[in-house]
Amino acid sequence: MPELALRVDDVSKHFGGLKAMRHVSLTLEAGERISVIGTNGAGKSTLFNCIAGTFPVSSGTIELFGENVTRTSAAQRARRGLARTFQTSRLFEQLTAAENVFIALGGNEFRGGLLRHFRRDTARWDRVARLLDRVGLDGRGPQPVADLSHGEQRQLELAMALALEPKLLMLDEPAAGFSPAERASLVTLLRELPQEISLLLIEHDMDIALAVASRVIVMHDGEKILEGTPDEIRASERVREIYLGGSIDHAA
Ligand SMILES: Nc1ncnc2c1ncn2[C@@H]1O[C@H](COP(=O)(O)OP(=O)(O)OP(=O)(O)O)[C@@H](O)[C@H]1O
Repeated sequence: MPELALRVDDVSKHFGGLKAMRHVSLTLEAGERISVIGTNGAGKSTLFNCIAGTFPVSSGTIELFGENVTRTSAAQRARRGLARTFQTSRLFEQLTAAENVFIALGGNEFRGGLLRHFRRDTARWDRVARLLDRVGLDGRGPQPVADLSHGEQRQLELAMALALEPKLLMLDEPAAGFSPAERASLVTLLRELPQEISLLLIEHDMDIALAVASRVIVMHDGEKILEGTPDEIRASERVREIYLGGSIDHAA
C-alpha cells in the first residue's frame, strides 16, 4: 500500500455554536496533489488550520506520515515535514526578499545572532538564490519586500515554505490577487515541484485547482460534498450549481 502523507478522519471543528467543519475525512498519498475547492465560508481554511495544528479539532483524528498528530502543536507538525502558506502575508516587510528566505532557511539556528550568519554564510546565500530562482524571483533578491508586487510576495512565501524542505506542502489560495500571467506561471511552478512533495492546495481559481491536482475535494457549508478527478469535477452538476450555474472554469 502507498505511504500516506496525510489522513484526516471524521474531523469536525466548532467555534462556539458555529459548526464550521463537519465530519470531514480525506487521505493524501505521499507525492500526491490534491486541491480543495468551495465557495466562501465552505470551511476550507478551517480544514487547513486543523491539519496544520493552528486550531485544535473539536473531534476526529489527523495523521501525518502514519503518526497520530491530532493533539500536537503546529511546530511539532512542521518538524514532521509539514509547511504551509497563509491567506494573509507573513513576510518581514522591512527586509529584502533574499533576507526573508535566508531567515526561513535558518530555523532555530539563528539563536546565536542573526547578523553573524548574514555576513558569513555564503553556502546559505547560494541556497537562497536557488530558491528565489525556483519560484521565478531571480534577480529580485535585493528588493525590499515592500517593493515587491502582490504576486511576487506570494512567490516569495512559496520560496520560504520550500526552504523548509517540506514533505507535505499546504498552500492557502496562492493565486489570490494574481494577474492572468502570474496565474499561468504559478501553475507551471506547482507542476514542477519535486514529485516527492505531497501538495494540498486551497484555491478559488478553478483553472488552477483543476490544472495542478490529480484529485479534487469540494467543500460546501462545512462539509466535504464531493471528491473526484478534475474531469469528474468539471462534469459535476452539483459543482456547477454551487458555483452559481456558470462555467466552472471561470468560477473564481
Ligand atoms: N477563528 C474563527 N472563529 C470563528 N469562526 C470562524 C473562525 N474561522 C472561520 N470561522 C467561520 O467558519 C466558517 C468557515 O470558514 P472558513 O474560513 O474555513 O471558510 P473558507 O472556505 O476558507 O472561506 P474563504 O474562501 O472565504 O476563505 C465561516 O462561517 C467562518 O466565519
